[in-house]
Amino acid sequence: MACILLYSRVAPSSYRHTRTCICIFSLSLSLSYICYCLLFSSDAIMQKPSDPTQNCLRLRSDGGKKLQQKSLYCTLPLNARGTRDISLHEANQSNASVNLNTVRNNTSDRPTPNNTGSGKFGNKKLPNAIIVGVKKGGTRAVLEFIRIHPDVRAVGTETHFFDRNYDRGLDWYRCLMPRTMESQITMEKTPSYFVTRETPRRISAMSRDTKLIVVVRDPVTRVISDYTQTLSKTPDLPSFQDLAFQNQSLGLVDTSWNAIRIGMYALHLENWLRYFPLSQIHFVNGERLITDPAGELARVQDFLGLKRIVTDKHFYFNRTKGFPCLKKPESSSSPRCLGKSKGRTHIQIDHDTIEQLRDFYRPYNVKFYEMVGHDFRWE
Ligand SMILES: Nc1ncnc2c1ncn2[C@@H]1O[C@H](COP(=O)(O)OS(=O)(=O)O)[C@@H](OP(=O)(O)O)[C@H]1O
Repeated sequence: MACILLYSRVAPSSYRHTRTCICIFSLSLSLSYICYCLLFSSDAIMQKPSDPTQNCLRLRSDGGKKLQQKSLYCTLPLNARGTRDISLHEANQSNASVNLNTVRNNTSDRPTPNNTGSGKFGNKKLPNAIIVGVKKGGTRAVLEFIRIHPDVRAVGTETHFFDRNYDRGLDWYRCLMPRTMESQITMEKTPSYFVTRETPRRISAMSRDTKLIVVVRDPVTRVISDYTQTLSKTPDLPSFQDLAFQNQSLGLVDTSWNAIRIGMYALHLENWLRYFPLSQIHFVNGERLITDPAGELARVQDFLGLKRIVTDKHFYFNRTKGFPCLKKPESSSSPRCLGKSKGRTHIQIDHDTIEQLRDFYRPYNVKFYEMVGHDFRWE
């Protein structure tokens, strides 16, 4: 209209008719375009993915080993149509992102032969089995070894869903999982679950059929491993003895130090047995995992109802590392030992301190052996 008025003022009458026609033509073109957008492009504007669980996590663009959550889309509850309300998503965009730790590259939502982003290549499912502990027990080794089984897919990050991220809801949790076919099981590991009071109840609320794996290790070695790890990150940490004892000359152990508390396995197990039968919990022997990984993995596969595919053919002992590693598949040249933070040299602790800790843990160990029906011989 503005165009018509302008020309009616400035142009001679011989031009007016032609120019008016051009203006009307342009105007009708614009109107058609607007109508087209309104009718057909709403999906494109909304960016609604065909699978609402896609793109939850993406690898960092530098190809690094950390996952970052670029989109909080997956944190939104599903609506009745199985999609998420984008306006809510946009409102939440400014909220904090989720920190997830070290992962293997193929745990991302990136397309892989088994995960091309389409339903026919599998679906994201809540985990059937969770490695719930214990910290420094050998949980990473178990996860990395079991996930070479073709019927297992695992999220490599410690999701901390049941202890730190529970408020985000099960849809958020499911989003973190890799796609699996019907025949495959989904796994994750977060070692802090074993000592978190609310976790057994929460996992049982998700599914009472969830299979639980606990990798246990001599609690004295475990606490030294735990301290060695913390010391590597915090060089000005008080001495081990200062943290471990309220009064060392009286042999009073400080049970308020989490590193000590984690090793009181019987206490934590009691809490789990309120929600799960013992038959649903498998205990991996953390010491034997190092000396006989294939033997321990055979038992894990049996427990998970899997064919025994991971066998001693998959392992070799790496003398430099001092630990078993996975043999390289022919297609890959990448090393298959666990990272530097696994298998550290422990700090030296004097003999008397070790004996005091042995005395402290003995009754808890004996109770634990009785509860699980197996003597781990942590002497
Ligand atoms: N194959 C292999 N390679 C390397 N390390 C192995 C392996 N098998 C078991 N372990 C033991 O795993 C210990 C680390 O346990 P976690 O993986 O549970 O630690 S963590 O809680 O996730 O930080 C780690 O503890 P430290 O030796 O104290 O570092 C190892 O003893």
